[in-house]
Amino acid sequence: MIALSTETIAAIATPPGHGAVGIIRVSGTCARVIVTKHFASSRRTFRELRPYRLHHGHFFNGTGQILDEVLVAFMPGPGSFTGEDVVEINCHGSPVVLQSILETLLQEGVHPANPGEFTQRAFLNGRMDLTQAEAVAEIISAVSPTASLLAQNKLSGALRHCLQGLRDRLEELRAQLCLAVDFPEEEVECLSPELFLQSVEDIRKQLGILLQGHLQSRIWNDGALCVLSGAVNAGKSSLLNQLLGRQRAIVSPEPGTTRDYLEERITLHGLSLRLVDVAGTRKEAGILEREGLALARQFQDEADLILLVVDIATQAPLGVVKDQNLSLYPPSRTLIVANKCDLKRDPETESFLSNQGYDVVPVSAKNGQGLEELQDRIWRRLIANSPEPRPDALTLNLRQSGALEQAALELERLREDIMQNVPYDLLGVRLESASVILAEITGEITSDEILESIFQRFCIGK
Ligand SMILES: Nc1nc2c(c(=O)[nH]1)N(C=O)[C@@H](CNc1ccc(C(=O)N[C@@H](CCC(=O)O)C(=O)O)cc1)CN2
Ligand SMILES: Nc1nc2c(ncn2[C@@H]2O[C@H](COP(=O)(O)OP(=O)(O)OP(=O)(O)O)[C@@H](O)[C@H]2O)c(=O)[nH]1
Ligand SMILES: [Mg+2]
Repeated sequence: MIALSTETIAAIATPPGHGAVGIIRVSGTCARVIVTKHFASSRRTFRELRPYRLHHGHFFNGTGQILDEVLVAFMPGPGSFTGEDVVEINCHGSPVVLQSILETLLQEGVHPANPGEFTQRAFLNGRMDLTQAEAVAEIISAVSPTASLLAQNKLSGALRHCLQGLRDRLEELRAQLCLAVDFPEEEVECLSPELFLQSVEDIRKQLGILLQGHLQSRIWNDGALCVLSGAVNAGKSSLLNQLLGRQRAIVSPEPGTTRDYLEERITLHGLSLRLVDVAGTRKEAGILEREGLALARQFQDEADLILLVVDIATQAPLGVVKDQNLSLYPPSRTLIVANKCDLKRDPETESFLSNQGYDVVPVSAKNGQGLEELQDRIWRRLIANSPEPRPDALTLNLRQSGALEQAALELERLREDIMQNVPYDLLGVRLESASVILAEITGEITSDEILESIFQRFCIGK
């Protein structure tokens, strides 16, 4: 079992590289004593690090050499982020300085923190539940302002609160079941089967609403996947460059230029997009190209939106059908980019594609014509099924949604059991199992595997 370690830990909390300021975070019972030992305040009246004050001075190493001018803050446990005594050293944002301060602390017996260990301690010390700990990581990795707001809502404990409410209701039902088992003659009084069924259904509905919201908010949390597909030379890489506003991909008149895939992010009206440019399709593809095309297919299968780039200037309608197996591009997930419209617009091909049920947008990836309309159309298509969630919406990560699906399934089975008059004590087992799943999401019940898989994904210093 992952137990709370009593060692004092330290890590650089700011990202690698050169910055204005860098922070070293120290947490544990010895944090104050050890930092104080290497800190020389610029105030003659300084006696000790006082809580929630910034102390100005110098940090020196074991041989008395000054490493940097610093600001030091002391946040005593149990009110601090980790729940332990925390000291933060603000130095100049130089990797060399940061490293030398950290090494001085390690020489004093402080342990280097594992990824996520500060937040893990916050969880183990009861400062936050697991959904809040995960929210910390979600704020850091947020790809859009919306994603950040949703994670802030989770950090405030909104999801924990909701899940605890549902779990309380499950436990209440379980208590009533136990009563009915122990005092069967009073069954009617303590639990009517109709009401019981209704309550179970109600909780299941709540889980369904959470899961539905999760599907809708996914692209706002993770970004939407858009793949640039189409025949060789259609202008996919040119379009990637246009959408990025810089020359990222090699463009050439030679068919088969892109072989591997390229992935870049852009933001459209606050929505983050993962744009993937892939190898173009053609009949006579060699081994290498076929590898690239297999990758392309994988992206296409996962894509929220496929941008099927068609060279409208040279591909006649029949050419499009011949070159593209259109059944691989479901109209519901495909937007056709009628490219090279600077050379020629081909109304026949455009109307042919429209008649196949496709949305067609004419653009020139070369001179940018139609780009704004395309961006707009991409955005509208993506949010059609995923409207922007309100900031107070409850969203789930993969772990949470996977677990909620299990809980919902358990309640679905429970409903079937009730309909089939399965004995009460067996119903109780299903209720308990659903309740345990909810407790695992919040971390009221947890295992090493769950904790490890969550915290090892954190960055060092968090
Ligand atoms: N420098 C720094 N910035 C940071 C953090 C940090 O740890 N260090 N945080 C972490 O990642 C976040 C803030 N989280 C924190 C949560 C609680 C406390 C804390 O000491 N809470 C006391 C407040 C007491 C008081 O205001 O007097 C408490 O709740 O009792 C500090 C930071 C974001 N910014
Ligand atoms: N006139 C014109 N030429 C274009 C346009 N878009 C792309 N091209 C040209 O078409 C050729 C192929 O462009 P790419 O962007 O490399 O095409 P691709 O689809 O990535 O090609 P592959 O990587 O080989 O599959 C280049 O010579 C581009 O300059 C356009 O809108 N108008
Ligand atoms: Mg290309």
